[in-house]
Amino acid sequence: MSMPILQAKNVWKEYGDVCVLERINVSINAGEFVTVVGASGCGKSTFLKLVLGTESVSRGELLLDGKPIPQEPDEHRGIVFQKYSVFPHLTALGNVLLADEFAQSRWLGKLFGAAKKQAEERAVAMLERVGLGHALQRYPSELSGGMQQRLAIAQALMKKPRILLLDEPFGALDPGIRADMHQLIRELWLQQGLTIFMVTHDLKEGFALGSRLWVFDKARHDPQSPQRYGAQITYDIPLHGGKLKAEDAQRFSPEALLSSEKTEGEQ
Ligand SMILES: Nc1ncnc2c1ncn2[C@@H]1O[C@H](COP(=O)(O)OP(=O)(O)OP(=O)(O)O)[C@@H](O)[C@H]1O
Repeated sequence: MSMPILQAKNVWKEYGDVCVLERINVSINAGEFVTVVGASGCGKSTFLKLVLGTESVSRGELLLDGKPIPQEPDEHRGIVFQKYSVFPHLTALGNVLLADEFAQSRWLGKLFGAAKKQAEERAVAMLERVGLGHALQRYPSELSGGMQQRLAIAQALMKKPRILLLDEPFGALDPGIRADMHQLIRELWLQQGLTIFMVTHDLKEGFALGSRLWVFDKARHDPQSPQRYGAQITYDIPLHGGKLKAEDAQRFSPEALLSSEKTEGEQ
């Protein structure tokens, strides 16, 4: 058995009196595609930030390859947000190249000669990979929402991350474009052997894309003090090629999960 790429051992995240996450115990193997759903504000983005390293756990242990996860973002982990802030004064190519320049030449800031040519070739190949080969010289204002997300994905992948974090990356896109993006992300996942965590508000999307689906929810409530208890992973559901495994299909129908979410919200 190989070591899990990521392990959470009794992880808690608190901001002052506010408990966001509690008792997260979970183990993820390299190559899993975890989709994360749950009510608004229940801590999904917070979990991604812990994995990214921009936030640290309050209690417990979060391990990358069995070691405490680095407390700042590095090349192991790339992230794409719902609303991507591209640099408006740089072309698509310039935006993707920037990721590489930071990675390779943090102090010089610029690449020269052969290194520059190599970086450019890699950036062009990456943009072609995400379907932006025809838009290398376009500025973000000249790109559609879907194209901007493709650009964001290309930029995140330039650093060759092992873990890709997606925080509602398709939330702002039209349904037709979303379907294209689903295909792209599944191709990238399979071809590059990525481990992916993707937050989505769309339960169907979660079931369709992932190899494993998590539901974040509070297992206990204090009516007097709603912020007292944090969310946990209340369902951890293995998926099989975008579908539930037969033996789990009855226990975890999308309808059942949705209705349980609704009941919680109404309490
Ligand atoms: N820096 C912070 N200080 C205090 N509270 C915070 C901080 N960051 C997040 N929170 C709180 O943590 C909770 C979880 O936030 P988070 O963004 O992780 O939720 P979410 O599940 O991603 O929500 P959404 O689906 O609406 O994006 C919220 O109640 C939020 O107010």
